[in-house]
Formats: sequence, C-alpha cells, structure tokens
Amino acid sequence: MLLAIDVGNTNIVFGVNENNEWKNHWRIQTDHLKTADEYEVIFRSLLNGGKICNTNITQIILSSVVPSLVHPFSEMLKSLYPESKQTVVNPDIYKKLPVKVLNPYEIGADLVANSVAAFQKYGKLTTVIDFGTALTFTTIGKDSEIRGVAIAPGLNTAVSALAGKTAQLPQIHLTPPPSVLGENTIHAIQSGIVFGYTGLVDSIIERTEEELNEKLHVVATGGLSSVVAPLTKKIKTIEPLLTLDGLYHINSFVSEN
Ligand SMILES: Nc1ncnc2c1ncn2[C@@H]1O[C@H](COP(=O)(O)OP(=O)(O)O)[C@@H](O)[C@H]1O
Ligand SMILES: CC(C)(COP(=O)(O)O)[C@@H](O)C(=O)NCCC(=O)O
Ligand SMILES: [K+]
Repeated sequence: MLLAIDVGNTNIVFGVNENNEWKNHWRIQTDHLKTADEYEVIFRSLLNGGKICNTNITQIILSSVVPSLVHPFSEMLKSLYPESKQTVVNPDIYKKLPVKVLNPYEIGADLVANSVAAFQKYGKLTTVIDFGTALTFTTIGKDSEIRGVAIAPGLNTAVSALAGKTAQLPQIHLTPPPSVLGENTIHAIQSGIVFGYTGLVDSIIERTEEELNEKLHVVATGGLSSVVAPLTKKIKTIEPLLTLDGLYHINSFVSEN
C-alpha cells in the first residue's frame, strides 16, 4: 500500500492507495509548530482508526509546500514505517515524469503533482485550478510541458486580508449570496469574493486560451473548488483528490525508472 501526503499551507491531505484506489483519506490542519512526535500521534490514530496496519504501508510519497515541515514529516514517517520506501517530491525526480517541468526550482511540488494527474487523466492542453490558500492555475502545453502558472490569493486568504485590514469587516462563510447587490455586510463581502472570483477564474482561462490559441480542458481541485466551480463558465470537472492522484502517479514513475 502507498501512503501519499500533500502538505499545503492550510491543510495536510493524505490517503492510502491500493491498486490505484484510495481506500481512505484524511484532512488535518497544517500547524508549522507541531513536532514529529505530535504528527506521529495524529497519523497513528487516524490510520489505525481506518484499520490500516503500519506494516501494510510499503511505500510513501510526500509533497510539501511548507519547507519547515519536510524534516519533521520525514522523521515521523521513518519512525512509524521504518521498512517503507520514502520519496519526497523535489526537482531531482522531475526528469522521470511524463510532464516537463521547465523551471523546477520555482514551482510548488503540489502544482507538479496536479499537472501529472491532469496529464494522466486528460492529456495535453489542460489547466488545473487549485482553490487552496493560494488560487493557482497551472497549464500543460501541447508538448507535455508545464507552460506556466498564475497565482492569486485564495478566497479565504482574501477574506482574511479584508477582515484583518479593516475595522468593520468580519470573517464570513464562503457561499454565494442571494444577489450581487449585497444588502448587508456579509452578503456584500460574499458578493465581492464569490462572484468576483468567478469572473477572475473565467477571465484567466479565456486569456490563456487566447494566448495559446487553443481550447483547454479545465479541471478544479482544492478545498474551495466546490464553492466557485459551479458558478463559472469554464470549469467542467472537479477532482477533489487530484493532488493525491498526482502523487500516486509520481510514485509509480519514480519506482519504475
Ligand atoms: N471540504 C472542505 N469544504 C469546504 N472548504 C474547505 C474544505 N476543505 C478545506 N476547505 C477550506 O478551503 C481552503 C483551502 O483548503 P486547501 O485546499 O486544503 O488549502 P491548502 O492546499 O493551501 O492547504 C481553506 O480555507 C479551508 O478552510
Ligand atoms: C503557490 C503555492 C503557495 C500554493 O500552495 P497552497 O495554496 O496549495 O498551500 C505553492 O505551490 C508554492 O509555494 N509554490 C512555490 C512557487 C510557485 O509555485 O511558483
Ligand atoms: K494543496
């Protein structure tokens, strides 16, 4: 069995895969201050609760966009699964992948994993939109290369910035309001963020299609994809576990080559 772990800036998502199927997956908060021992307690209890025996985990793949957590995670995983083969997604392994990473030192490991998964599922000319702490657009071009990325603040990040920088605006729940013309503070923020980001998403895809002079397949993932994707013109598919799927494929390519 493979244990795949995606450490994001807000959440850590991990799952156990057997024969290209996720038997279980979990989502916990990212905490920069937690130690290897504390993460070990969490992993042990969740995996044991899912009836996953430690000795069944033979392979592990780890992607992290939080550099300070790579070492504690590697230590924790060595202690829990001493017999397993551990791979950390980093530029050294990118040459083994079917997708060409043109600027390996300036792209998040999660975006590479998303690209590999999208390429395996949909082929070339695909854009992956990841609604995480950051909102990212990663496009795979016609030579299977990562053509480029666009990064904007994620929806919750934008809401937190508003609440933090103003005296009177609260944190809000991200859901579409009844009208674009908000009649109270909460609906006004929901309108600006949820409807505003819907336009941002469609506009970035339109611009990308114009620049490449090609139509793109667009797939969305990340915690907040379910809020915005249904409102857009361009997003046809949501794949909640796309990053973990990418990690599964990366592990296969690294093991084969
Ligand atoms: N299942 C969910 N439903 C709704 N919102 C979610 C869910 N999971 C995460 N979120 C929210 O989505 C945002 C980004 O989540 P995530 O994709 O996990 O970010 P990251 O990859 O940056 O850690 C967070 O603000 C989180 O609270
Ligand atoms: C863009 C990101 C912050 C997204 O992180 P996330 O929202 O998934 O937590 C991450 O992929 C990252 O730190 N990337 C490095 C720079 C780049 O991708 O160009
Ligand atoms: K992520």
